[in-house]
Amino acid sequence: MILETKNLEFSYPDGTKAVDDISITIPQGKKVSFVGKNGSGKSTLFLLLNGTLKPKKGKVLFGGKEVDYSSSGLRELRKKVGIVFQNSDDQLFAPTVYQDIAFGPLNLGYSKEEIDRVVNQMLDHFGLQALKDKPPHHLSGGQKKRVAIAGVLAMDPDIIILDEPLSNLDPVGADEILDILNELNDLGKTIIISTHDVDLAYKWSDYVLLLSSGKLVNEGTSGYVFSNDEEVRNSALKSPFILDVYRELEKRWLATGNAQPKDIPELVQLLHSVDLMRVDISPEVAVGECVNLGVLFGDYTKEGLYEAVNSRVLFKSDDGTAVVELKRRVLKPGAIHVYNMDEFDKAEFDKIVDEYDINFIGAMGKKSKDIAENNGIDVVCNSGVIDKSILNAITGSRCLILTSSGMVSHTAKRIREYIQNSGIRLIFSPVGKGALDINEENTQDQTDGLIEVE
Ligand SMILES: Nc1ncnc2c1ncn2[C@@H]1O[C@H](COP(=O)(O)OP(=O)(O)OP(=O)(O)O)[C@@H](O)[C@H]1O
Repeated sequence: MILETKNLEFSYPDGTKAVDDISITIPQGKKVSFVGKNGSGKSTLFLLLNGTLKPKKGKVLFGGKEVDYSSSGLRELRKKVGIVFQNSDDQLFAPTVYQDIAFGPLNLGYSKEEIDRVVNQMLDHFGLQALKDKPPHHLSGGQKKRVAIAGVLAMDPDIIILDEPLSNLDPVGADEILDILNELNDLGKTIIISTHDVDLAYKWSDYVLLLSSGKLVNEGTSGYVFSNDEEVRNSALKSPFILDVYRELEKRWLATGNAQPKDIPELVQLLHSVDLMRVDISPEVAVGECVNLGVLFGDYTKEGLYEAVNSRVLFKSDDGTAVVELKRRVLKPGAIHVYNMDEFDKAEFDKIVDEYDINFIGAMGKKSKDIAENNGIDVVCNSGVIDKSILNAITGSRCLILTSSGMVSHTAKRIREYIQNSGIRLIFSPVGKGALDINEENTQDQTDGLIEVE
């Protein structure tokens, strides 16, 4: 059943306007929090919602029908909308716990057997059996709160309103009450609480209504309401602690942006590890901008070749250097293959280009270039072929060097030396029928004419 208000207004006899033109719809089956500083009108609104107070203007509707303020109408409303007061002493008055819980069902006209069954069910459920004959005013705060909730629940309401349910409870007692509220919500009850504990409201609620000076300031999911920092502060509240911590991390690019973590595990999920490096930087690049650092060598390549792209400048120093956060784009190791044109075979050549996924071809020497040209081979590099192949391979290209005669072994030697000296992970393999000569000359290690040097 849905609880609504339309342009609700209430002033106390001394003229204090405690509720000012409030129109709301309480979402059914949800965990709802009214949040606002002391005196913002939460308690007054709750008393209006269960018919304890009668509005001066506007109306309260339950199940789409305007509340009937006759005694039978109010009895019907209070059976469906139970209220647990902030101060349990205002609620508990019977001589024993048992009688207190029995009060509601008795008023609703239940039979003696039915009352006994319901009260015992509540005593069991709330762990109160051992206290059933005690006077409520001899109980601890947490125990009183459980008795008060049990008394309301004994009438099996659809909606349970609790005014500041956790105030004055120790952390364990507060957790016990929260567990009860969550359990009741799981059973389908709509739970409405009031609180100025923004951390609780943010984490616990499905829906939040923000009140200030008797007016509704904002409403929506807790993430939505608390994302408006200014509004929350204007209502004399502070933003949830976890959201403050997250925002500080986000400002420093230590957490993924624009999220609303509710608890520590959610916050931890949003953290990203940083990989920082100090680099020389041009004076025009500002903090927060991104630079591309290209392919990184040296110690960094030990983890595999990668290119540092879109590296954000986090901090600039007066000496012209900056700390940047590396964003690694891992490159798959490039390859250099050498083809001996002395033994050129068009069919074999085409197969190699296809099989090794070649995307860069360079030709060395007149003979290689002529054969390539006569066979329609798309040569992209005619000079400085070894260096260009190395540069292409270290950024992930698969290169094929066409060479012949004495240049074959020279080429292989240069590339092997480069790979060994740099420590950069590259695949090097002479390919084709002529590959055997290169292998015999340079290494004992032969595997089907293919050597991988890493
Ligand atoms: N019986 C009363 N007579 C006159 N004014 C009252 C009465 N009860 C409450 N008020 C006033 O109505 C306004 C709203 O009070 P209310 O108790 O509804 O706020 P609240 O948000 O529940 O506060 P808190 O968080 O302190 O419980 C306050 O200005 C308060 O002083």
